[in-house]
Amino acid sequence: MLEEDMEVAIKVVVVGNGAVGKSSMIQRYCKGIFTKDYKKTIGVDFLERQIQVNDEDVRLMLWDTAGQEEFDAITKAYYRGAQACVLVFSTTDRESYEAIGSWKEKVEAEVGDIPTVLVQNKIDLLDETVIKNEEAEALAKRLKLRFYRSSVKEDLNVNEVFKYLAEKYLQKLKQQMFTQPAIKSVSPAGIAVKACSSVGIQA
Ligand SMILES: Nc1nc2c(ncn2[C@@H]2O[C@H](COP(=O)(O)OP(=O)(O)OP(=O)(O)O)[C@@H](O)[C@H]2O)c(=O)[nH]1
Repeated sequence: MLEEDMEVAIKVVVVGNGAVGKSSMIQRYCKGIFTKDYKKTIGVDFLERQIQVNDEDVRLMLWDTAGQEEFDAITKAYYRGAQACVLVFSTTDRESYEAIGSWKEKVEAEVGDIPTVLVQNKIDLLDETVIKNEEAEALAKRLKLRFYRSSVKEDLNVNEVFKYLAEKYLQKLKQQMFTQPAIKSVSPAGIAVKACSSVGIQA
């Protein structure tokens, strides 16, 4: 257990090429909706959702970053302070699969090694797939990442992705608190949310 009255806030960045379904995934998770329209994300956007993980209240702040390279300079700044990451590619877009390694590097360059998952979205379009199952699994293995196949459209595996990340992060936090007890007193209420500190705890 973490200390009573302590809320854990986790900044999660969702990254990947344009149109793979990042905004849709965040909307589905935080608002429970799905729309067919594609509206390119300009820069970044963010939504949040509160969940319970092993009896702890966890607030997930999901940062939706633009997939288009033209926004790289803006989005990079928002990776800072991220405590978890979702790398997304689409079942129907080979380039988005091939770009995963470089997205991972971009995030790592800003925040180092954080709990990360690999997600193959649009699994409802499996008939039109351009990526073999073995290829996707090999990528996850090579990058040493937990791998999920999701359909935001059909609400398949979206909750699982974020639950896994929250659990991973809590595990890491508890280990840190055990080895560095001073961490408990860091970050007054609000700061973790507004400035997204790398500690992510609010007293
Ligand atoms: N069939 C299907 N379509 C999806 C799914 N998820 C998203 N889409 C559609 O894919 C398109 C792009 O989705 P977005 O969520 O806007 O993609 P994005 O990754 O945020 O794109 P950028 O903002 O450009 O980075 C939209 O038309 C969505 O409706 C899915 O699971 N299945």
